[in-house]
Parts: sequence; structure tokens; C-alpha cells
Amino acid sequence: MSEEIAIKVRGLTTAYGTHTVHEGLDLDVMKGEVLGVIGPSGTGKSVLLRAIVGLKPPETGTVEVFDQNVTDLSGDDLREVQNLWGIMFQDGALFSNLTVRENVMVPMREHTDLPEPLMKQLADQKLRMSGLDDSAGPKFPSDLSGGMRKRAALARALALDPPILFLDEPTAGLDPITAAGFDTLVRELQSALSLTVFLVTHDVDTLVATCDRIAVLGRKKVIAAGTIEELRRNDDPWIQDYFCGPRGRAAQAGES
Ligand SMILES: Nc1ncnc2c1ncn2[C@@H]1O[C@H](COP(=O)(O)OP(=O)(O)OP(=O)(O)O)[C@@H](O)[C@H]1O
Repeated sequence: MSEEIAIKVRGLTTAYGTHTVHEGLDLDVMKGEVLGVIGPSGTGKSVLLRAIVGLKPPETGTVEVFDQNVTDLSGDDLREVQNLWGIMFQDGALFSNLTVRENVMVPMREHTDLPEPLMKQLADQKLRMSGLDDSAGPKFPSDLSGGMRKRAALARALALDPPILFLDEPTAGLDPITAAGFDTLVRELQSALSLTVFLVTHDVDTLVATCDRIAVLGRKKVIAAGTIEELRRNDDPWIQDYFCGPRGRAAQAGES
């Protein structure tokens, strides 16, 4: 991790109708870190991710990615900046009518003019990097297990070699062993590719296994950010319950 800021969010306010989700939210994601984003259900973790990547225009505030203000971009400018990140949505969001390999090729088709054979080769490479063997490429998403679908979605997020990866609940719905395998993969890829990772999760095991720092959302803002050790010393009741309640203690025991 460097001291350089990869993503800088300042004064972010988002709303749906009269419902304000974030109000004056500030957040820094440092280059090369895995930042976990946690908080009670409905505090706006997914909306924050969507606001950063331009899918939910904010009411006010700015988002800078590598010093470039991405808040007001549209058209070609937005498309260009989208090459800086890959996104793995909560449900994987694979196209069910495309093979796994074709799914990984979708961002390449949208953002590059690479020849078809090279796209196929690169897609297979991303699938292998994500822990799938060559037999997965020609299959349809429905032919894969939940864990394999998550890996395919990760391969698609990595399709354009982005420096930043957004993961929304990557281990949700996986059994603990498959989830642990996915956590290891994320950490290995982060280290091999020097990725900056923004990871929304409820899974305390995932936080312990993958994250350098954690940001806690609550009361429409980031109420705390730091390492797990730092957050364990925070006296906010939700944070105490999260890290020092039974599940947090179990994860801590697994860590030592
Ligand atoms: N498309 C939408 N239209 C209206 N309200 C929305 C929409 N998307 C999200 N919201 C609202 O924004 C708030 C934050 O939602 P969000 O999904 O970001 O929460 P979250 O912290 O990710 O929750 P969870 O942990 O349950 O996934 C919620 O009150 C939700 O109902």
C-alpha cells in the first residue's frame, strides 16, 4: 500500500427521492490497499460503490479517481475512465445467454478493438487467473456452481486489466470453504497485480483474510476507518458488536 490516494470521495450526498442515503460522506481509498466497507444493512454500501463508479449520480459532492474528477463525466469521457476499474456485482450479473468466455469478452468488445482470437485468448487467461480451468470457458453460467460463477464474474471484472477492483459481497451465498478460497484468490490477485480493491462485505472472515483497512458506514457517513485492530478499540456500539461479538471473536480466533 502506498500513501497515494486512489479514490477520494468528498462531501458525497446521495438520495432516492426524499430518502437521503449519504450526507456529506468523505472517504479515501489508498492505492494498493484492500479496503473493506461494512455497516448495517441499508446504510448505503452498495449505493456508495455505485456512486463511485458513476452508476448513481450524487446530489452533491465529488469522486476523484487517481486525481481525476469522475463525478460529472458522461459519454466517451466516462467510458474512458471506466477502464480504470472492474466491478463484480453482488449476484455476479453474468449474462445467462452468453458462455462464460463470452461474458469475459463483453468488456473487451465494449472498450477495445482487439481481434477476436486475441480476445478469446485473453478471456481464457483471465479465467485461469481466477482459478477456473479451460473447460469452464465454453459453458454457460447456469452450468457452473455458485463459487465458479463468482470466479467467472471476477474474471470479467479483470478483463481490461484495471488497476481498481470493486467487489460487492463477493462471498455472499458461498459455503465457508468456498468463501475462504475466494478470499485467498482476491488477496493473491491483489498482490500479483498491485490492485486497489474496494470490497463491500458482511463477512467478518473475509475482512480478516483480505482487508488492509476497513471503513464503517453509519448515520449516512463513514463513522470510522482503520485496521481491524484500530476498529476493535472503537467504542461505537455497532462496531463493538461486529468485531467483539461472537462472530467477530470467532474470526479473531481463526486469525491467530
Ligand atoms: N434503486 C433504488 N431505488 C430506491 N432506493 C434504493 C435503490 N437502491 C438502494 N436504495 C436504498 O438505499 C439505501 C441503501 O441501500 P444499499 O443497497 O446501498 O444498502 P447496503 O448497505 O448495501 O445494504 P445491504 O447490506 O443490505 O446490502 C436503502 O435504504 C435502499 O432501500
